[in-house]
Amino acid sequence: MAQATELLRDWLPNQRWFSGRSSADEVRLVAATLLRESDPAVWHVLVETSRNGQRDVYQVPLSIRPELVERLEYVHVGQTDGGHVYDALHDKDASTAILEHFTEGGRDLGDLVFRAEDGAELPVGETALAMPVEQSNTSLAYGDVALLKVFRRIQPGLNPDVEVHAALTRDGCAYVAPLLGWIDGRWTGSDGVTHEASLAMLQTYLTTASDGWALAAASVRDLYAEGDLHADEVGGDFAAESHRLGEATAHVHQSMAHALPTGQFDAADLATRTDRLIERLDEAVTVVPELEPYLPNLREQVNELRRLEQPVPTQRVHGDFHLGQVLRTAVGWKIVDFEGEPAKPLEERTALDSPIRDVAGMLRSFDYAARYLLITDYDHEHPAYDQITYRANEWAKRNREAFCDGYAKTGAGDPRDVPVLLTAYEIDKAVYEVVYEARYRPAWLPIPLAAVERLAEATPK
Ligand SMILES: Nc1ncnc2c1ncn2[C@@H]1O[C@H](COP(=O)(O)OP(=O)(O)O)[C@@H](O)[C@H]1O
Ligand SMILES: O=P(O)(O)O[C@H]1O[C@H](CO)[C@@H](O[C@H]2O[C@H](CO)[C@@H](O)[C@H](O)[C@H]2O)[C@H](O)[C@H]1O
Repeated sequence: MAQATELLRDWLPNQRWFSGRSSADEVRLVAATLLRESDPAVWHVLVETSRNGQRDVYQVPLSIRPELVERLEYVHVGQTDGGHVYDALHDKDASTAILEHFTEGGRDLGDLVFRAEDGAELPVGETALAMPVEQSNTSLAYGDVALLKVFRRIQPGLNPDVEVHAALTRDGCAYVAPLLGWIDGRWTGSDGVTHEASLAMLQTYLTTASDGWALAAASVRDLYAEGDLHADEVGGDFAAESHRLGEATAHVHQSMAHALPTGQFDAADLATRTDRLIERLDEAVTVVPELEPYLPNLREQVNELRRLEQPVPTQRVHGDFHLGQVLRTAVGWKIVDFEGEPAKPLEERTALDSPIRDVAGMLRSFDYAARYLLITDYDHEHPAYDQITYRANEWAKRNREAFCDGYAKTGAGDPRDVPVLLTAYEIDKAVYEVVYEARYRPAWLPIPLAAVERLAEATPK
């Protein structure tokens, strides 16, 4: 394994999920467990990287074969005396070596423990292919039966995705993919401290799933193509789906409140929360100075939270809720990825919050879906630009309202009844998006910037 670890120093920085931009200064093996001896040999490996004093732990299962396999060249890590080393998560023949340890009652391999949910039907013998979209994690689809989400950068502790899926599955929530199992790991870092963490989550594969962003985008494209018709007149009208999505979201929130801790923000908590929101606004301006003119008004609106007289119920929330996190299946909407914003520390991602945070996230997403084609497919010179902008506003408003109507219909409360909170969280999300787009997708920056401008114009309530 020593030679393979050496190879990882050059290989890791080229992976989408590696948070370092340049190569790691040091890569140190902190755990290695043999999952299978041959055909191919499969090792479960955890490495600690260090870069500019920052230490991170990554999960890199490796397969080792005597030969160079052409179809695996794109995941070839390099050659050692023991053979050619590959990223095992992309090696179909290695995928069974992971799944076979999810036996009923679980399996303890020392530093690696496979756990199966009681009564879970495990897809024994299936091989898996990695899902094409690989961002912060790598997901393996075992047939159309189970999905293994392998977390790449490991933070010590119980992963919120595993925690929330376990709680909602046991609560009988019909709006998530049921949990089938998970993997826990243990390692001792260079600091000499032994850590434990969730490493992967096995859940039911949702067949017939289409993601909400793609569906909403198709609806908007249809509307733009029919320049003269209103959002409620075109065939691709999305409002009924948005309504159902609002209902599904409220049911998930209710189940989270039932199965996980709850609390409330009193006046003192609201003051602390407001301070944090204002701090985030101030930090954002240092990254994107275009926010500066809107700051006084945004601050004034966020400060209204301090004057909120009613206590605010809190609970666990999704934390990174947008149309890309919801899947429409033949039997309704399902919500995925309860990890929260991956860049935030674990304690912030699992902190109790108002469910209105998620509602605000989805409302922002409707705004994105309505306008992104104006960025990608039309320019200001396009003869239909003004007309389409008008239609985009209509679409966003119609779907945002439908979502809130669906949410309120379940009895979970109407998010529009707490406008001060909803606006504060929408401001927070839009400002976060401004920073996100400035960093990763500058061409899309006008979408959240326009939202900030609109939010800043709104009169504080
Ligand atoms: N249970 C599931 N069944 C089928 N597809 C899923 C399931 N869960 C997630 N997906 C798909 O995998 C993608 C990535 O999943 P997600 O949990 O969001 O991982 P990541 O945090 O790496 O983005 C989702 O956008 C969705 O399209
Ligand atoms: O990668 P994550 O899903 O954790 O979320 C990050 O990336 C998202 C972009 O993919 C970003 O979402 C923003 O763009 C979406 C359209 O691509 C839009 O639907 C969202 O409303 C908007 O916030 C998300 O903010 C970021 O955390």
